[in-house]
Amino acid sequence: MEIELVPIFLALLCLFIISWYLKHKNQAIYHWPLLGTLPLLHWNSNRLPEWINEVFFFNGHGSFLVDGPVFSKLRYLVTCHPENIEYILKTNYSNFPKGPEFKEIFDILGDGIFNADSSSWHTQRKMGYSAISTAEFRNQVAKESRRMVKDQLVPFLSYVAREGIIIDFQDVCMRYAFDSSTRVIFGISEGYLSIDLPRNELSDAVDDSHEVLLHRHTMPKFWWKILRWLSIGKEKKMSTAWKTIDAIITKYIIVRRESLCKGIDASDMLSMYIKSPEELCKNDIFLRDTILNMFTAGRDTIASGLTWLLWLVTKTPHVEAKILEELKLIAKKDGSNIKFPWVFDSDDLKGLVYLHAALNESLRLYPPVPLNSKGVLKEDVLPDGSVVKPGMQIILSFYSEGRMPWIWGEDSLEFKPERWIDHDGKIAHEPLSKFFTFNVGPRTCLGKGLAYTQLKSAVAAILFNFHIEVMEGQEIGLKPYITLHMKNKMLVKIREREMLI
Ligand code: HEM
Repeated sequence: MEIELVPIFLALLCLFIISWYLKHKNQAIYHWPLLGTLPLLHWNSNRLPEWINEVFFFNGHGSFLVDGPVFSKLRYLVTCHPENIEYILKTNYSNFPKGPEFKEIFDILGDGIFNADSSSWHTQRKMGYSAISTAEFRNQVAKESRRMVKDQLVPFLSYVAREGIIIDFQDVCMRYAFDSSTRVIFGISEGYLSIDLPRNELSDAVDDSHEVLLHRHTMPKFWWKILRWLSIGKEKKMSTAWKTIDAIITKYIIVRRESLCKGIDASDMLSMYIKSPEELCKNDIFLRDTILNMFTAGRDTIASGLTWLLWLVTKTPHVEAKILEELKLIAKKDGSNIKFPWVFDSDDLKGLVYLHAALNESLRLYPPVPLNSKGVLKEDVLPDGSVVKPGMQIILSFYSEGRMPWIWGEDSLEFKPERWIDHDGKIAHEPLSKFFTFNVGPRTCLGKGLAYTQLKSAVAAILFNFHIEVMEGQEIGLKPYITLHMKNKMLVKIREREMLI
């Protein structure tokens, strides 16, 4: 009798699961009995920004809950509501620290600024701001950006154009961003953007570590911690990458210290920190964490910003034409004869409204940091009525915030730089108030100015000197990664612009 009950029970269970699934399958988000939304989170772990975006489009609200199995403590509020984001990042930011969860996941960044809260963050923010805002450092960035474009980017693209080679432009942008960042942050040129497309140990190690960081977000904490403790699976990749990164950064610190000791002055960020009278800067672990945080902050964001902008511009010829018109005006401003290759001074690019608008528009649709996460100190009610409690994580989706029609209008998915320009031909104020790509509030991106300089220098030189043809039939999706990159290659053919030669 007992034996006959088992198949009946299993049949009923199957029936229950099937009917439960059929009832919910058309909902964008549903909570499984006992498992919560973990199955959904797991199935979509390779496409988090897109999945989150689909849920927002489907349910029409600015926030939703994600929870794991009862025992897992996994509980997220996901939001793209601009008032919530402003409240969390600015109005009541002290209630929403990065929190220990963030630091646990991003352990490779040590005690650097990204992982820091309260007094440690305060000290680092002040020091970072002091270094980045000096005229010495800003001049260095302008000089290095020009040099990078003139000596590496333009010669590389000229070679590709001459040889008629089809290349992956995302890879070119990655290489440009890597070399620009190592020049500005470490004062070292790695030659990663060169004709033979070399591999680079540091670049590979940072890529590997990011892949593991993303993976950690999609499973209960205890699970990835066991894998880390055993150093198996993806966590083995992390420990290898970590060792490589440490070895290379230690070498950079030694090289910089030695050359400064010999009286060879330099204005890269590492040198600025080493030269600082602050006691902390004598500590190599502090320097390692600080410099790795800055490098991580700059490399992938610049590569992402550049790739998406160029892709959008090449798909939208009237935008490309307007950018070229604007660039031609400054190239001709001294009555000079325009000849190939033409490299702009970054100071000249600062005042260009249309280029700036196109850049903002691209950063709105494809924010290099698509998701940001915050902890909760005290129970609070967000402006849209969502209740958040200690122990929860809040995920801010900048990716969705930049795409919702109820925030940006019915044309929210169109690439329209014009929406950033007001009646007087200046950058409009209104869109800026809902533009969170660089964060807002006390933790606004410290490298924003640097990012605009590096991006504009590269975009101006690329578009002015070369015509880019994107190969037909490519599937442009998002890569599962911490920053926003294309899933596949961006294959293009390049030729020098005839009209300018
Ligand atoms: C298009 C390029 C960039 C974008 C979209 C961007 C975006 C962001 C965002 C969203 C944050 C907040 C991250 C968080 O709270 O976890 C941030 C913080 C930061 N960014 Fe950027 N960033 C860019 C480029 C750079 C560059 C080139 C640097 C310079 C090295 C830089 C340095 C920093 C630093 C130091 C912070 C931490 C600020 C703090 O916590 O007080 N960023 N950035």
